[in-house]
This record gives sequence, C-alpha cells and structure tokens, in this order.
Amino acid sequence: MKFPFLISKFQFGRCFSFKKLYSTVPGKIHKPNFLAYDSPGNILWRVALKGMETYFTKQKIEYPTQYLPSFLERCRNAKVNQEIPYFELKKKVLRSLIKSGSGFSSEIYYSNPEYLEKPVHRKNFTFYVSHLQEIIAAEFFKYARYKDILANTNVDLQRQLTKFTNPGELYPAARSQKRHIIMHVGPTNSGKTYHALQRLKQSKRGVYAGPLRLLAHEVYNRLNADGIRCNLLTGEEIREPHIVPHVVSCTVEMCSIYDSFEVAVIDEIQMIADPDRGFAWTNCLLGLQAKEIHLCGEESAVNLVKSIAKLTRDDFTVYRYNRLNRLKVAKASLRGKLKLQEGDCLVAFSRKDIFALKEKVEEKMGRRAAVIYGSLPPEVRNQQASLFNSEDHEEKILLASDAIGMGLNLTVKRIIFHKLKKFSGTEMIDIPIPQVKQIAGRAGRHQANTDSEQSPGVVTTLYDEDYEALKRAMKFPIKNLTRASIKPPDFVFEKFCSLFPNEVPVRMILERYAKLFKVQGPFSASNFNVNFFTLDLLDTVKELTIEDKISLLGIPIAKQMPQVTEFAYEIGKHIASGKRMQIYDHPYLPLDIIDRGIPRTNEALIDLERLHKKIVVYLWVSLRYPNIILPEAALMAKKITEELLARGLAHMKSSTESSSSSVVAVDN
Ligand SMILES: Nc1ncnc2c1ncn2[C@@H]1O[C@H](COP(=O)(O)OP(=O)(O)OP(=O)(O)O)[C@@H](O)[C@H]1O
Repeated sequence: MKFPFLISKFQFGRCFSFKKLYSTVPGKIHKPNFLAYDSPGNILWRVALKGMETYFTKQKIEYPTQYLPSFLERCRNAKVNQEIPYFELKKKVLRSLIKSGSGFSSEIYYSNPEYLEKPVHRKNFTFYVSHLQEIIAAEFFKYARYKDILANTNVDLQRQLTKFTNPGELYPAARSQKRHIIMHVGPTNSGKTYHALQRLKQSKRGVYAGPLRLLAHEVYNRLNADGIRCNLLTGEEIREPHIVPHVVSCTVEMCSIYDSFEVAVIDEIQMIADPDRGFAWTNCLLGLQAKEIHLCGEESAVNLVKSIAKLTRDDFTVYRYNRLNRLKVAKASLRGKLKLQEGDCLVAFSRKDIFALKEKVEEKMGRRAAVIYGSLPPEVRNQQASLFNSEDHEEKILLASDAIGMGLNLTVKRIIFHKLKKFSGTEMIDIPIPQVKQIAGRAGRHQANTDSEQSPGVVTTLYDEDYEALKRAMKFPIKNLTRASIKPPDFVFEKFCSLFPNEVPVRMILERYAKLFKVQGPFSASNFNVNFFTLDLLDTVKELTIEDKISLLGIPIAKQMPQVTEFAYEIGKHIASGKRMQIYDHPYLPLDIIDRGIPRTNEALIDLERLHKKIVVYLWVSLRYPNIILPEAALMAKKITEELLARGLAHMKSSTESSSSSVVAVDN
C-alpha cells in the first residue's frame, strides 16, 4: 500500500505521521490505530486560512483587520449544511487547482471538494497555498465591503426598523377592533380544545390554527364530519371542498391576519414562548382580526397572555379545566421486562430504539405493533393511530416518539417511557419536564360518548433507573412563561433590506437585523438562526428577488436533507427564471425510490421518509408559486409515498443491526 507522501508538520499544521499512524498504548496490544488523517484538500484549505494575515503582510496589502477574524472563522466552519457561502468558496478555490494545471483529477472534486485525488507534494505546496490565498483574499474584500455597507448605510433608519417599543402597533387592523381573548387552560386531556371547537362550530366565519399539519387535518376531518363546512390550509396543502366555508382549519404559520373572523381558535398557546416557532403564535395573537379568540393550552401561558391582552387593550377571560380521566404514576417501573398489555404505548426517543423495541414487542406479543414517530408523514401517523385505536386491528401496542405529545387522539391506557434521555444531535440530554408531562398526559384519553367509568391513565418507565426521575417530573410545578417569541413581520424586514444595495447577501442583512433587533414588553427575539441556513441556500440563486427570498424564508427544509443545496438551488433557479417544472423535472429529487416498491428494511423506509420530506418542501414552494412549481405530479408522488410507507410499516422487520443494539437490552 503506497502511503501518502509524508509532509513535515510545519507545512500542514495538524498533520499525520507514521509514528501516530500506528500508535499503540504501551503494555496493551491494540490493532494499528489508523489515524483518520485529514484530506490534502482540507489541509491546504486550513493552512491557507491560517496564513492569511502573513499573506496580506507579505503582499503589502492593506486590509480591514476588524473583519478578518469573523471571516476566517466562518471559512473554517465551511460545511455543506452550515456556512454554505464559505463551503462554496472552498469548492471554488480547490477546484481552481484543477485549472492551474496541478494535475489533480477533476472527478473527485465534483463529488466531494474536500478531497484531492492525490496528496500534495512538498515542492508544490507553497505554490498551491498562495494560489488559494489569492482567491480567498478577493472573497474577503467582498465580505468586508458588505460589512462596511451594513455598518454605515442609513443607520438611523436601521435602528427605527429594528426597535419595537409596542409590537401590537404593527397590526393596526386588529387594533381597530374590540377583541375578546378567551383562554381554555388545563392539563392534557381536560377538554380544552373540545370546548373551544364547540364555539367555533357555531360561527359563520371561523378559523382553527393548530401547531401541526396533523392537528389541522384532524380538525378539518372532524368539523366536516359534524356537518360544518371546513376548508384546510397548511404550508403544503390547500383543500377547499367548500366555496364558502364556515371554518378554515390551518397550521399556525398559515393563519391569516388579513381576513376577518367571528371566532378564532389557536391551539397549544404555550408554544408562543418557543424560540424557533413561537413568533407564529405571537403573530396570530397580536394580529388576528376576530371578535373572539379562543386560546387552548397550559396554565403556564395565562399570565403572559393576560399581559399581552392588556397591551392590545382586549377583553380577557380564562376558563380552567381538570383532567377528564385521572392520571397516576404506577407503583413501580417494569424493571426492564417487556410485560405489555393492550393499550400500552412505549415511548422511545430515537427511531432506532423504536424499531428495535417494535421487533422485540412483536416477537413477545406475537402480533404487530403500531408506530408513530416524527419523520413519519402526518397522514401515515394518522393511519397508524387508527390501527391502534380501532377494535378490529391487531395493533394494540403502540411504539411512539415524542411525536404523540401533541394532537393525536389515541386510546392509550398506559404510557411507558423507554428512557428519559434523548440524543440532542450532539449529546444525551434529559427530556424536558414539560415534554415528559405532555407525553404522560396522553394516557387515559377521555372517550366521548361512553357511559362506562373510564379507567385512569397510568404512566411508568421501562427501567428502574428512570422511575424516580419520572415521579419528580410529574410533581414538578408549572413554570409560568414570561416572554412571547417575536420576529419582524415580513414587510418590516423587506423595508430593512431595501436600505442596502441588492448585491449584499440577504443572510448578512438578516444577521445585521438580528444584531440590532430590540423589543420591549413581554416579548423576546425569535431565534433567527433557523433562517440563516435557508437564506444561505437562497442566496446561492443570485437571480431571486429579495421578496422571493423573504416569502421563501419559512420553507420547511432540513439541513441534513441529502443534496440540500442542489435541491434548493434547482427550485430557486426555476422561480427566478419563471421556467415551469413538475416534480419529475427536478434532478435532485430521487423519485426512482418509489419504483422500489414497499420498503422491507429500515434503510428503505428512511429513503422513503427522506423522499417524502423533499416532496413536502416542493409542495410548500408550489403553494406559493403555483404557476412555476407545478403540484400535480408531486401530489400524486406524495400519495404513493405515503401508501408505501404505511404498507412498509405493516411488513417492517427492523434491520438486524438495530435489533441487536444494546440500547434495548430488555429482559424477556
Ligand atoms: N364535554 C365533552 N363531551 C364529549 N367529549 C369530550 C368532552 N370534552 C372532551 N371530550 C373528548 O375528550 C378528548 C380530549 O378532549 P380535548 O382534546 O379537548 O382535550 P385537551 O385538553 O384539548 O387535550 P390536549 O391537551 O391533549 O389537546 C377528545 O376526544 C374530546 O373529543
């Protein structure tokens, strides 16, 4: 095996060496520890960045020192799903080596620009580094110029547009009418939503705003079943069976503040404090034009909503409810034994655990279990919930993630927590107490129209080690919310963007906005980070207008989506050019996954889930650009994908690797 040419330490900074390559711990015989040496491309990139100050000094180039550290820091973080512009810069500078006659092969770059096909030899190294630094310097001066523009253009106007003394004034139409805020508060399963919906049904012009597509669908189906003319509006889908509906059921983000309603219902009002999504609830609460606004949710939101109602000079009433069925903590855990009964819901916080537990439960019970988890489409979650709820199906045990915390009406008798910790993406964290209580509250769901005494809900843990933590969580007092999350309405941010020349990346404008943003009263700034990634994506499509980028800010794109940059770029390019497309025209949307048929393995299921997510994003954009991003084929593909997912779950045997995983070492 030809070892990569050894390069001395000073040139590569962090580098590998034969000695390290075969490091063994004295006294212990280890397999050779093949240090994962870094790619020559990455090393070239890092050394070039590290030497930028020296480069400027050597070339006697004057540069704005104040901006260099932040620029270099972002270049260092240049990952495909983080700092996209800097990752694009990295690709650009490394690809330039091909053109420089360096003999690097091109195909490697286009698949993964961090890797060069062959190592860099000492004699050329300095040449390559200075070649990269020349391109990086040009990019840096562009960055510095944008920073100067942002720091010195219309500064007074910038401050006016970023300082909110009374956010209520941003919604003059709502302020021009007397509204009545009515809160329905209590623990889960206490009839809050039921009572609010009863009032909504009596209105001739009403709206229901829920936190999930699933809930909007559920209310849409329930109201139509009760003979109420209800249409559906979610980020991805519009269903308008009625030309003149009495009610619109929508997701909170899609709730209109420009239409007038008699009665509005906003569900899960405690989400108003959520740093990422809470702004949507705040927008509804401040901006809805409705005589009556019914808010359903936890007691923790009462004081906060009351203080906002005072600011908006609205009437304010609170109705409090108690649980319809008692909820109690079992006397002990299951002590690791999967002794489950009908109506049990085993809650796990990773997809892998859910499927591994599903396999063990099905083995033990000799029949299928239903599953519900976050990356399942709402339609499939509903289908699994129906299997679990109905008498005529064998699925009497449910494996679920925290996705059951909200909305789904499930006839769960007992909630069993597999663990009370979950992986946050970087480390294991305790499940937040409000979430533990919300999930536990799903046990013992009140069954309407049954006279029989309804048994209390029970909650426990699978393992002893989590049992005490559960008891503490269930007794934990409610913590009152103090601030509603808020961010500028689109028209304010659009005006802010108009202060600067079009060449300034919108992502940098938003960073400037977030830095200056100040709000008074019981409000706190929303987490703008969720938009940075999206703007990075959209900024790659130079031809998109500012208005387009702002209207696309809420696109439900996931950072970890495969080929997310290319996927978004393709759609943005069509919007900018006005060139129409159907979903099958999109080169980064692997519709061929559908041709594989019913998924038989975990991997196949994950591929379908990822495809479904991309189809949903495509439909979300299509709803906003229906004449360019055409929906017909996508709606068909969505339906087929959901059908395949539902069938796959029915036949799913999780892959052997997950069933043997230690995470679910349970006693039989
Ligand atoms: N007065 C009632 N008459 C008949 N059914 C009711 C009544 N109140 C509640 N229900 C039923 O009990 C179940 C729980 O009610 P609801 O969903 O309103 O509770 P909730 O407090 O909003 O729960 P969650 O916080 O979990 O959303 C639902 O199936 C609902 O239809």
